[in-house]
Amino acid sequence: MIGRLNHVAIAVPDLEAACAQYRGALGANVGEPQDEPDHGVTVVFIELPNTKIEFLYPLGDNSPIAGFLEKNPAGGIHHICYEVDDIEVARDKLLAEGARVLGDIKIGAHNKPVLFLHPKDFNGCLVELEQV
Ligand SMILES: C[C@@H](C(=O)O)C(=O)SCCNC(=O)CCNC(=O)[C@H](O)C(C)(C)COP(=O)(O)OP(=O)(O)OC[C@H]1O[C@@H](n2cnc3c(N)ncnc32)[C@H](O)[C@@H]1OP(=O)(O)O
Ligand SMILES: [Co+2]
Repeated sequence: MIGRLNHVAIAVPDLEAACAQYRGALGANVGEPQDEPDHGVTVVFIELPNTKIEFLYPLGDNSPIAGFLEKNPAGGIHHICYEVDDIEVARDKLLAEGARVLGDIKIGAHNKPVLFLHPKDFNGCLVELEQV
């Protein structure tokens, strides 16, 4: 059911510093910050030849990454995002398998439908699915 790796997300405590480091020391193609109020985060995408890195920084009072950054003040890998062809088919299959789908299907940072799966159901790794 899952296809390509769309992105790996890293929660960062200092977005400007993280962008400067990836642009400078790593010589990466770093995009512009993009506020995602529906998701409670500001994101920056870094284009790599074979995938993307997504920096996450909290936005607003109820950011879903606030707790993660409290526990990991230096930042850390927050989720991985796999591509799927049909997100409703994927959601129904996962619910039937007993996985916890977190909230509803929403429109993600690429203007495509996304959903999240509880990290405790997936080997301690928060999983995002994106319909492409
Ligand atoms: C824009 C969009 C896009 O790409 O298009 C995005 O990516 S938006 C990206 C941001 N949006 C999301 O993450 C939406 C889905 N996330 C959520 O609903 C939440 O963040 C949860 C995953 C439910 C975690 O919420 P919260 O931190 O409040 O819960 P909690 O502190 O009770 O955590 C429950 C347990 O899960 C662990 N836990 C929390 N976040 C985790 C993570 N990212 N990876 C692995 N484990 C994690 C905690 O350490 C804790 O374990 P222990 O009990 O063992 O201590
Ligand atoms: Co993401």
